[in-house]
Amino acid sequence: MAVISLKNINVTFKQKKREIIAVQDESIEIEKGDIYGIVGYSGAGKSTLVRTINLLQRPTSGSVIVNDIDMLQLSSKELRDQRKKIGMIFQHFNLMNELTIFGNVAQPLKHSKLSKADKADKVNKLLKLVGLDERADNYPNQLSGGQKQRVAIARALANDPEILISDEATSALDPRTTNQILSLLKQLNRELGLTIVLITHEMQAIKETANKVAVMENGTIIERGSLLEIFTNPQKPLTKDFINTATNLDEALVKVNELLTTQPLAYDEELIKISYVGADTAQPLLSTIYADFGVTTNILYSNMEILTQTPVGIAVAIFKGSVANRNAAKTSFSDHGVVITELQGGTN
Ligand SMILES: Nc1ncnc2c1ncn2[C@@H]1O[C@H](COP(=O)(O)OP(=O)(O)OP(=O)(O)O)[C@@H](O)[C@H]1O
Repeated sequence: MAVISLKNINVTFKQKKREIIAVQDESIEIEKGDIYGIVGYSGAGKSTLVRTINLLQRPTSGSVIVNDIDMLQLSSKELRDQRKKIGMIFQHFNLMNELTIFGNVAQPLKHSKLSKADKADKVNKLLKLVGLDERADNYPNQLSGGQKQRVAIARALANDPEILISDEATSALDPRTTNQILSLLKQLNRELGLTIVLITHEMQAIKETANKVAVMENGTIIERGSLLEIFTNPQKPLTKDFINTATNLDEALVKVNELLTTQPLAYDEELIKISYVGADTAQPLLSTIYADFGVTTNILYSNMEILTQTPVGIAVAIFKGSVANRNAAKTSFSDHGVVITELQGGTN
């Protein structure tokens, strides 16, 4: 069931005589329990699109349905109540420096009907959930960036939201802290059934957490699908760029190209990219490629990772042999579901 359904959303900003189209006729459906990653470069329209979910940004046109409620039809009081079910975290944490950690997490409960003791109990449970129960009396400036984001997450969960929007929440953090925060988000998704919308310019963050991905450019979603589909079969150049960065393939290709300038391919060699799904897909084929087709291989780069419980591999190799033999080997790989891309050479 879709918990978030945005249909034909347009958002236009008027600036003096200029009109900026931030989101153009875009629709997206997010199911309960999804961790839906939205990736794109700065200015692509990610924040604007996602901020229409809780109407922090009102769309110029289109419909916003959250939990079967038409958000655009609500009174201001009804909207305030619905917004409580949608938590948000941001790149710069947005904590109140004059309040303690406890005070920050208690902030959204200010007008709640809970008794003082129940509020305290709730805040303490949330701090425990994010691993900061011993820092309740500290102030934000006594915490690291990762700890501050944990406080922001606890605060975002104070009203028991069903949806959490994460807008570049790990962009200001180092890689290790980023992974810790992403693990916490995955844990919350698993344990609380929280639906998470994750906006980022880093495909790496999406790779670690999301089950679905949308790629945005110039106010529209140019490609979308399951994490596995997007990683194994990206269609658009921008998506390929993001994937190559997230799998370190772009760095590897720079090194491979450097190598090939000093040791150019021979007339009977070609550089091949091999992409496959499943741990035992490519290895058996590579191990018998010489016996089966008289083609030798030299693997220059290889990477395998587990995406949503599925092994996904990429390798870059030089295939050496006659044209007919190489073609027969490549056809056999393709027949076994391995995607072969010819990168260089292979004319003879
Ligand atoms: N309040 C606003 N007034 C005018 N223009 C805006 C406003 N908010 C966003 N924009 C413009 O809309 C476009 C999309 O911005 P948006 O912030 O949604 O992109 P983004 O993909 O989230 O990028 P970033 O990660 O840098 O925020 C940009 O051209 C931006 O300048």
